[in-house]
Amino acid sequence: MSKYEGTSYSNVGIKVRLSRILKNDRAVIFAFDHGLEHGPRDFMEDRYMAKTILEKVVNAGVDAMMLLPGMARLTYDIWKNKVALIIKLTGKSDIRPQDKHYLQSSLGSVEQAISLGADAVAATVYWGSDYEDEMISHWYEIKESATYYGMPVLQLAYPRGSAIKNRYDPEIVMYGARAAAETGADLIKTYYTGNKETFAKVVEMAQGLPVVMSGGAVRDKPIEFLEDVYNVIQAGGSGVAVGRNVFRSNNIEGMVRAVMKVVHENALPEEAVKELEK
Ligand SMILES: O=P(O)(O)OC[C@H]1O[C@](O)(COP(=O)(O)O)[C@@H](O)[C@@H]1O
Repeated sequence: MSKYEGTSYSNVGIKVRLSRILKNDRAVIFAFDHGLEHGPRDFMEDRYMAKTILEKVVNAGVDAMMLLPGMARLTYDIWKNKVALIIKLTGKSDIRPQDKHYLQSSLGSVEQAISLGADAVAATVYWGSDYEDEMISHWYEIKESATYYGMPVLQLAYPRGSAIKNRYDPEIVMYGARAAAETGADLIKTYYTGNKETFAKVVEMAQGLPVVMSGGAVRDKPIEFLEDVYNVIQAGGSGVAVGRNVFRSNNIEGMVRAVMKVVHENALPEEAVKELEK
């Protein structure tokens, strides 16, 4: 039997672990790999310490968080036994030579994620990139290994490359979501397409797999972000994987509570935004 044939229990493991992230097919995931992806520029002066941010996000009751292995190691006392843990196994810095910005490098293994107590692993594929082939090969390795251990895999399906003029074009985002489904993702994270009509097509293209919106740049007003999350839910999406719109907020806990109300209670944005006034 090959190492990757998996055991007869693998599918159970995948379902059990997914149920720790998705509640009634909905999830609010705090995406927090920015320390590598963007570096210090993402953090305001009083928020350099990751634990400061994670404490607030965990206290506000987020469903899951996505961390890199090293950050999970440094902060487990904050999140252990409180939120589901997704370990991202790929990454890149923002200071590498421009010609390699369309490559997510491998920076960990499924076994390491298991050692950290992960409920899922994550990997980015920049669909359309000059380095797509390398990321597909790495995705295959992660997927095979994760399946063996009964571990679900979140694919950050980010169309991105020198040939892609607009990564947020609905057709392009649809392509990324479909590619994620075709390559075995259990959970898909991709860009918001600007309205619920086009995002509904992304969800459909994902073949019924759960799709969460990648938060994206900080909106001018909190309610604008909540409106986007609301539209994603109306479009059949499963929620959001958000970083900057939470950890750069004037009220981190209030923003998490507001997003949770939209995702899990179908609250209207104008209702949910009141959480930031408390
Ligand atoms: O699109 P960019 O600039 O590469 O940002 C990637 C970042 O976006 C995310 O996918 C989602 O985080 P945000 O909500 O801050 O956009 C992060 O996991 C990742 O670090």
